[in-house]
Amino acid sequence: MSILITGGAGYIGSHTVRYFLEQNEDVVVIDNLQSGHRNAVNIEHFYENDIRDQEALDRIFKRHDIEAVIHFAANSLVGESMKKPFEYYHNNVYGMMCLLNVMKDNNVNKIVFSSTAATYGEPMNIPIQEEDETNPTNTYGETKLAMEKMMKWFEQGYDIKYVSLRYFNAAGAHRSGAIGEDHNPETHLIPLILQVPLGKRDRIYMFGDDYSTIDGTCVRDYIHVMDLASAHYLSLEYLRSNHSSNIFNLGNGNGYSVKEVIDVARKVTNHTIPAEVKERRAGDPAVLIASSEKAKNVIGWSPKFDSLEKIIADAWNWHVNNPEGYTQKFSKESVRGAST
Ligand SMILES: O=c1ccn([C@@H]2O[C@H](COP(=O)(O)OP(=O)(O)O[C@H]3O[C@H](CO)[C@H](O)[C@H](O)[C@H]3O)[C@@H](O)[C@H]2O)c(=O)[nH]1
Repeated sequence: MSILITGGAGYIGSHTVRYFLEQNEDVVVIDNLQSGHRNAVNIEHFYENDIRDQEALDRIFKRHDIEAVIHFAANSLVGESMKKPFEYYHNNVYGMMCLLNVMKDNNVNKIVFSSTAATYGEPMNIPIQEEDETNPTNTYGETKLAMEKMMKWFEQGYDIKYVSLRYFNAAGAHRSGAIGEDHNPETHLIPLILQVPLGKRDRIYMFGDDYSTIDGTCVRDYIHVMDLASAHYLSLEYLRSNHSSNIFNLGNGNGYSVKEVIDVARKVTNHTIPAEVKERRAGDPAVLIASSEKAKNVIGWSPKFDSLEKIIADAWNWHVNNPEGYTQKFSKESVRGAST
């Protein structure tokens, strides 16, 4: 049987595809290439389709013997989500509705879902635990929370079991340097910092240095993308063993300030990386750190790449080998949709 990975050409999706192939799973990918890259997945069964196209989705389920779904396909930029709530509700919430509906029609009853720390909003406790209050402060987090709740009701009605994985700050790249992070526009801290030694920007701006943290800059919990990938696989194994639906945080449990991240990047790249303080970015909580004890205890997950230096070194390896990301990496390959 096959595992359907939606959004498998995106950053975390493509690393998860790679990990699943390394575990000898049979993988089918659907991605509308809105922000994903066809060249990020080297796979036979790739469909350039949108999950909201239920007829195309149904054809894929009927063509392949789908055992379970790993669901990444979604819009995921916090700032953009505040300006385009319709797009976020349509792609994320309605997209999830279409996916679950086609799963129901095809008797597929397992889904692992890509959720986010943004479901918590401004945290009440650090480290954040799964039982903590969810009170999103942006449209992105609100849509992901709505998707989680939808899965809960679809479980009640149709017995579709789910695992929801709330990631903290994904970073790094596959050790090969063959796949990595390539967003357009790029908004994430680590790839933006690395653009300085790559010669693409002359400095990094630090958004605020007056937070109540060790050095005034925001603290985040950075987690290696391959550790996120392995958690998806363990979650699938968990569902295969007929366990009940569950929600897990995924982070290292260590917080690093923006200044500390820049310092580690200086060490890894051997570049001075000039940094300048700018005003705060709207909606940034001061500190986000995960408690991942539950994922460790219940699915046996343990992050392998928990040093920030290793995470940044792997990201750097990808960027040095592919300074223009996927655009110059390969010549354009042909793509095909489920209608062909
Ligand atoms: O040029 C930059 C870019 C970012 N930052 C700071 O670096 C930290 C990390 O910012 P990122 O944009 O890399 O990540 P976020 O913590 O904002 O967002 C991450 O966590 C969110 C949940 O809170 C969502 O899941 C989102 O998709 C995910 O990237 C923040 O304090 C931000 O203000 C800077 O100082 N300068």
